[in-house]
Amino acid sequence: MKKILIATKNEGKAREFRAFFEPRDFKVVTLSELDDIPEIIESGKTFTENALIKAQSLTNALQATVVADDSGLMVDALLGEPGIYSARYAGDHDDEKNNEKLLQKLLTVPNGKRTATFHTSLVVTRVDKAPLIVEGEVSGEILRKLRGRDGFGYDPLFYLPNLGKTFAELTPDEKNEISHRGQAIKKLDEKFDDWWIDE
Ligand SMILES: O=c1nc[nH]c2c1ncn2[C@H]1C[C@H](O)[C@@H](COP(=O)(O)OP(=O)(O)OP(=O)(O)O)O1
Ligand SMILES: [Mg+2]
Repeated sequence: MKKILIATKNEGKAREFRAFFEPRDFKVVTLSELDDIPEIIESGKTFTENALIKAQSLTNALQATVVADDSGLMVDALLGEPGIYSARYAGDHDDEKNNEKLLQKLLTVPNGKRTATFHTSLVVTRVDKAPLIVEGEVSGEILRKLRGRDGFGYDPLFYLPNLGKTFAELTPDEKNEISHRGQAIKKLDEKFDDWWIDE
């Protein structure tokens, strides 16, 4: 059976990737299941650079096929912040504090000017092969308080006017259907088999 390592410690992301790879007969492993993985420093200047760092460093260390996701929220009124710093926005990786900081920063920004975009860069790496890179984005608005219980990260603040719901009010399938990660995964779906067999 083919095996793929998802280079993430984020369980929310890992769930979304399992749903893609497991039906394709991949055994999926995530970083939480491995010991002695060196800390990966996300030192890139773009989502894609960071995803490349995460994936390639693990392919090099373990000779494994690896998929990495670097993603984040770009808020127009904050000139694209927190962007690649989304996970570390309020210091450490704490969703609750990140959401609080975002609400604070947007306190004086009126409804109608609270537009934002989620971005994902996905990179798949394998030894002796050029990486496969895909991206996905989705637009929405930032609410004034949290709404919904599902999802992770900024999901309870990310509102889709067309649906009248936040990401945290959608089922996993509904979220995957429209989300930045879901869109990137769809592109991966289109390109993956050719990339995999192409020597
Ligand atoms: O669908 C999403 N719904 C809500 N929030 C999201 C989503 N996608 C990314 N985000 C937020 C979470 C985190 O604050 C940052 C990603 O940071 P990012 O470094 O890519 O991921 P991470 O540190 O959580 O896990 P890891 O690097 O181990 O994959 O954007
Ligand atoms: Mg990270």
